[in-house]
Amino acid sequence: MSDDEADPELLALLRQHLQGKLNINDEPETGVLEGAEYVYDNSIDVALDMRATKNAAALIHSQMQEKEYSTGTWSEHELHPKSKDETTVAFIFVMDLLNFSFWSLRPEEDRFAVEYRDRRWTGYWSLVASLQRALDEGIPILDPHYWQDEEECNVESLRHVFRSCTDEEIPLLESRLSCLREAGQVLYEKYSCSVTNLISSARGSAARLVNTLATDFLCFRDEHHFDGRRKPVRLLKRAQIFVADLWACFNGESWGEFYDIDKITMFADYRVPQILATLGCIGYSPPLQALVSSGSMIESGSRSELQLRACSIWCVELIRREIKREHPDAKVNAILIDFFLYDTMKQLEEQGKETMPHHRTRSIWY
Ligand SMILES: Nc1nc2c(c(CN[C@H]3C=C[C@H](O)[C@@H]3O)cn2[C@@H]2O[C@H](COP(=O)(O)O)[C@@H](O)[C@H]2O)c(=O)[nH]1
Repeated sequence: MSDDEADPELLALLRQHLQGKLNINDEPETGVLEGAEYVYDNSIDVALDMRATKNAAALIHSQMQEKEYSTGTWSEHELHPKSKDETTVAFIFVMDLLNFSFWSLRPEEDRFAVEYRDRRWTGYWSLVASLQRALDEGIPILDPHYWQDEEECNVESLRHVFRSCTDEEIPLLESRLSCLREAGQVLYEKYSCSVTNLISSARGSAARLVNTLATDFLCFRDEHHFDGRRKPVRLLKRAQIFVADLWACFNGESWGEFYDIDKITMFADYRVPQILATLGCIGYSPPLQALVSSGSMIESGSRSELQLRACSIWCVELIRREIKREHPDAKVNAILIDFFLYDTMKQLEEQGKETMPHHRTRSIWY
């Protein structure tokens, strides 16, 4: 081939790159945002209100500024671990391994609750309180060897770890045991029982760590088929919140240092969609609104549930873009917006100011 004839293979690669189909620099992507936009574009039961989303962006930005919302806010929560070391890394891993489905059908006074440090904790905080209480009692709840030891770690011992001060036990207790067993097995087989080895394998990339969690651990593989699309839609809520909690706890340093942390999206749970709907940013079709308002169960992986979760991710992305458009120097990403929205929803709940219920799906994904 003469010098002036281009190599056909190189031309093909160049063409792919120009079409944005070739990730030349081999940087990992989670695909969550792409999937969320796809579902949004194909949603009929959930819609975004762009005016309300724009207004919410201004409100969220000003309140986050006022409250000086930053990674440091994470450690200010009374129950979150404070030491910046490997024990805290292990704590965050087991916390986000089990960070799902605390909602109850019972009245507030009868719902699953944990008494710890002279307070009654419910929801997500009941999980954190249970883990702290177990550590106080010398139970090695952070140790992958313990999770695999069927003599020591079983339904009965886990029921003790998550014992309630009411007669309702923690939802999905057996599923939580299965998550611990699987995680213990994978950490033993691939990471010498060390969560820090797992984190180091991502070489500083948040996206790569999320993808590794989804590949190596079935219980983190929060992806679902939508409308027969060949590729599953990846929501990866607990994989993403694990990376986000590390980043926030360690203030973006040490075990929380990720050069692509802004690739992490909102975490598709049942609280942030609730506040987005309360703000009017997302709206439901009459049939879906009827299901949510009546507290009916919405099946995990159903078309309605996926629309609700994915449109919430897309909505927070639009809120993020709007804030960055109006305030280019704002230190804001989807994680901090999400944390702020979750905490705000919890404050509304505590003040008895919930104007619409969250949706009810029982699953290990969130
Ligand atoms: N999207 C999103 N979902 C979150 C959280 C958190 C707590 N994160 C703490 C860390 C930093 C923040 O400042 C928070 O203080 C829990 N969840 C999810 O909510 C549900 C629990 O609800 P409830 O039963 O009412 O407590 C359940 O699916 C749980 O997985 C969050 O931040 N974002």
